[in-house]
Amino acid sequence: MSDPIDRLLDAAESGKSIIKNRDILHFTYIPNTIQHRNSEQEQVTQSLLPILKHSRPSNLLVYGKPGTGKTLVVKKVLNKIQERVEKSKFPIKLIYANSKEETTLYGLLVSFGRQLGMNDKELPGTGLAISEVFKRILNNIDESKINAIFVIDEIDYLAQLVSKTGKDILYQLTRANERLKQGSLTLVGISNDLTFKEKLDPRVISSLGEEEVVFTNYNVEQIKKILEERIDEAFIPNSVEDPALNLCAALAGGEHGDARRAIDLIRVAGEIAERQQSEKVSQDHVREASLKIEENKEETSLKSYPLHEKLVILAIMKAGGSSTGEIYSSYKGLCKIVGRDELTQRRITQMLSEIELSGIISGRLIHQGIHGRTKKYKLTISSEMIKKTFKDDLTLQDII
Ligand SMILES: Nc1ncnc2c1ncn2[C@@H]1O[C@H](COP(=O)(O)OP(=O)(O)OP(=O)(O)O)[C@@H](O)[C@H]1O
Repeated sequence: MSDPIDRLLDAAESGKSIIKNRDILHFTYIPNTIQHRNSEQEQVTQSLLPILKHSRPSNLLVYGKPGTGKTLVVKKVLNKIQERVEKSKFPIKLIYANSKEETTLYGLLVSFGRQLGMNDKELPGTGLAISEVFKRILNNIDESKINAIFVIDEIDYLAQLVSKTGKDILYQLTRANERLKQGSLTLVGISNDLTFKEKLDPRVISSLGEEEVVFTNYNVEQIKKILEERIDEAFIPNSVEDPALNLCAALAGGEHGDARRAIDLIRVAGEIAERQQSEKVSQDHVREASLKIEENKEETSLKSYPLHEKLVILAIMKAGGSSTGEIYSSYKGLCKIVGRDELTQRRITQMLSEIELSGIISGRLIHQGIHGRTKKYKLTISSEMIKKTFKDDLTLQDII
């Protein structure tokens, strides 16, 4: 029997790799041509054009479902503007941050500040009031007479952060120009949530959405074309079978035409095929990839819950029934075993609705005649998945 490590290393060395350039399958890769998005590229460029003529562009809001090419188009337009302004003396700063990657509003503003070139002394990483952080950023723009474009990707998360901390920051950001004597600040917000606007303060809507570009969904045929081009660049020739390509496009195009999901699928399928030392990516590899991606998503979301949410999920798994009352008594039992104080039934009822939003559990209202109504919950994922994910959690080990 050959050594398992050597076998894998030999295979890697013998060059049996079907993916020739992995970076091309990464979501940050900017392809040379952006297909099916000419009109959107034109609209975003038009909207930001004034900066090349030394005046302030209007704030812009870009909408569309996940994976419809919003970030790609905005980044490409910014890159092209950047290339041109590097040759001119007009001071422009194009700044990008993703709200989802910053857990606090403070963090997001500091990320902008750092990209403007502000150091830790000018803008400390913690400790100031939000209004002070904002003031310092504006002072920096003012003093250096910069014309800045702040791109806030996944701005819906920022809106959530704002609503949690109760700060009026979105409004202030959109009206920043009124406080600037020199230089300017333009906001470009990117949102996955089409109902995002409805959740905003009307004052913010009117200034943030001065211009809007909507990205429509890709259809299966368009996703297929995007995939074909990416496969040509990333894989060695003829290593992806046609049915595999079609299945990727169908799976990703089926819901709302998510190009990111299509590219993820082909990347993971390619990795699975390589691991099995296959010379081609087949439909089966794509199916396996789809299951793996789904499982990873469930696992990440289960792991991210705080302790009491995890206890509630285990309580549903173990409860002799599924009404809120039954789940609560099962939860109380688990709290006792792990030696934690239980939360109130009211809080657990609220928590159940929150967990339901993530899709891990589903609830159904049951009418019980004169006894009123109760909500029954069940898991939408397998008990095995929960046990596998929680088994490394020291507090939970005894109750799984
Ligand atoms: N028209 C296209 N041509 C080539 N690749 C594309 C196209 N549209 C999207 N992609 C690719 O699909 C992936 C997702 O695109 P992008 O990140 O721009 O989507 P998004 O709409 O910003 O989604 P999200 O809101 O989830 O970030 C990226 O890898 C991107 O390169």
